[in-house]
Amino acid sequence: DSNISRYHEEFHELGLIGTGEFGSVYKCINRLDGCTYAVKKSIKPVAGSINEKNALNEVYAHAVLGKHQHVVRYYSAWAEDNHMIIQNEYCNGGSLADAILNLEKEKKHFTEIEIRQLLLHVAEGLRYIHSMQLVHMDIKPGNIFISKEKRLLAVNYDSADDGFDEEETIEEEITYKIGDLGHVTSVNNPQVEEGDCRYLPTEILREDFSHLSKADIFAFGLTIYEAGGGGPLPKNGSEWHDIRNGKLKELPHYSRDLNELLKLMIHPNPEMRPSAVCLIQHRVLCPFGNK
Ligand SMILES: Cn1cc(CCO)c2c3c(c(-c4ccccc4Cl)cc21)C(=O)NC3=O
Repeated sequence: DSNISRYHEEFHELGLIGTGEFGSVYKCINRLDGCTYAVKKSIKPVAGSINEKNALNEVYAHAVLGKHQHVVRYYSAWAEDNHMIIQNEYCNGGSLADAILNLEKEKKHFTEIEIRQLLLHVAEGLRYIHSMQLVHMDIKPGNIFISKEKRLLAVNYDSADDGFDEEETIEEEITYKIGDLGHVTSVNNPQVEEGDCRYLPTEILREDFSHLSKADIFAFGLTIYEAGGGGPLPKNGSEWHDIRNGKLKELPHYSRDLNELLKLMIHPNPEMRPSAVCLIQHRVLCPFGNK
């Protein structure tokens, strides 16, 4: 009956971790398995509306894009009391947008090594999505989530004094994951729901959907550019057009190779942009040559 809420039955709500036009996201503990999840509650879209199509799209995409360590994992989705609810993997390190804000606040930036790791993880996630003939269509820092896992690297016994005191070396392993599949569509599908205009390439505005996977690469290039301190990105105007003409400020803290790669990723001609597969083999990501 309608007043039994599966959400409250199955989950203990720890707190709100995000709100927007998409709805509200809560950090929840599943009462049965004791694991933590990110659960998004959004107003149930009107039957037959574009919002309903997108909501179903998101669930279909998650169902198809099962398990990949660089795509946020989906567990379940259901409707209750006029809400759509989706239960996803909880990433405990916030979003890349949060990380960029925090770095700017402390006047710090990602090292080139960290940028390469981000490039590799998200390129792996995109390669998987594109291999399923799907495209994400809303790649941006706010949709890349971070999982941090502490690992015990080594325990050193200091036998200087006769007892021994343990020294533990804990390393924090970071994994970047592509999330928010609300704009995912098939490579061959002409109905494209545009993503954030700051990361949108001109060919999509011109409704040229012949190279949709390269629209993800374009948005990915600007995402890395922002992580490297090139932001904030324009939403329109001459700066917006400069970027679409392939003009990007040099990022001073990074190598020429990396700067060149970013320029290639946002090339005005989508065919010139490297595919996710090509990115993974790029020398910037395999600095010691391809084994
Ligand atoms: C705002 N916000 C903050 C977080 C936690 C980051 O440490 C978050 C997550 C997700 C989502 C999300 C995005 C789009 C659709 C469904 C969900 Cl659950 C939103 C999230 C998601 O799917 N997994 C998350 O961790």
